[in-house]
Amino acid sequence: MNSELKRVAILGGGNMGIALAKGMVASGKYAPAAITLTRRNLQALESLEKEGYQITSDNARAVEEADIIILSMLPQQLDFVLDTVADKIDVQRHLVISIVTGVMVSDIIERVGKMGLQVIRAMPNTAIAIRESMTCIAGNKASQENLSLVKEIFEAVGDTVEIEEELMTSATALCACGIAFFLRSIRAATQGGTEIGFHAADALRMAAQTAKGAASLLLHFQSHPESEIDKVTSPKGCTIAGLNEMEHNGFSSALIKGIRTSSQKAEQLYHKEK
Ligand SMILES: NC(=O)C1=CN([C@@H]2O[C@H](COP(=O)(O)OP(=O)(O)OC[C@H]3O[C@@H](n4cnc5c(N)ncnc54)[C@H](OP(=O)(O)O)[C@@H]3O)[C@@H](O)[C@H]2O)C=CC1
Ligand SMILES: O=C(O)[C@@H]1CCC=N1
Repeated sequence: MNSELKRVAILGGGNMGIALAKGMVASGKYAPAAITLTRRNLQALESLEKEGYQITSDNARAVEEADIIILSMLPQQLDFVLDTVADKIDVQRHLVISIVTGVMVSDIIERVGKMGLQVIRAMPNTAIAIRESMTCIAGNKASQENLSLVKEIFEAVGDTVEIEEELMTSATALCACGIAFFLRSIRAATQGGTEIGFHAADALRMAAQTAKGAASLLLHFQSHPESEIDKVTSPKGCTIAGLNEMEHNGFSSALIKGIRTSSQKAEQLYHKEK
């Protein structure tokens, strides 16, 4: 079946669910009417209903009417929803995509009690809202056809990479949490820019475009950050002076430790804090 003909139920229409729905429609491969979003507080989805999306609080009905089920609620909200929809899941028809942090494919299959159910994990980031996500995909036991379908969905909203499921929490820290880490570094640069003379709004625009330029250099030339850094750092110059000051204060170390901490936390979100 073409992706265009599949009906999608996004269970958990929050930040990510809404951004994903909008990204899928923006890709031109899905019509709003083919996508149902669910949540308890339906008022928060009313603007989407006006745009033609289906909305409901009835997860079971949404599943019954869909071919693809996307799980996008918080880890601690997952079991309740799975218990509500388990009876409606048809192993032959349904493909389940989970973006829920820290939840294994096997956790979902066991909870709904449907051996053979096709479940694929995807870890996008909030840049799906502008179709610039880095989405990591894992579905070792899924069919090639379903993996291709999931890749197609997320390629429409950014770049994708297929990884082993055991690396999914690492992918969460690096790519999903990573959005916040890079944003915080841009905000810090803005604060520095304001201290040395720019109005905050100007400093923010200048810092954001500079960050975009730095990332684009790496993606465009497929080069290593240090080789691009070498081009900036003139001997005895001001860049190396500032960079070394940052390193003396633990710049790289702080990022590395933060990413490690996020990864450890992601691992525990479902299994230890339920
Ligand atoms: N935010 C991010 O950057 C990323 C998040 N993720 C993961 O994606 C998932 C969603 O994150 P995010 O969108 O930020 O979280 P949100 O809290 O914004 O969204 C979760 C949604 O689930 C809904 N929900 C809760 N219980 C139910 C229920 N019983 N039935 C239907 N809907 C329900 C909530 O709405 P209501 O309370 O109205 O029911 C809420 O809108 C999480 O597992 C997160 O770890 C993955 C990648 C990136
Ligand atoms: O902070 C969180 O738990 C979620 C998962 C990745 C991004 N946000």
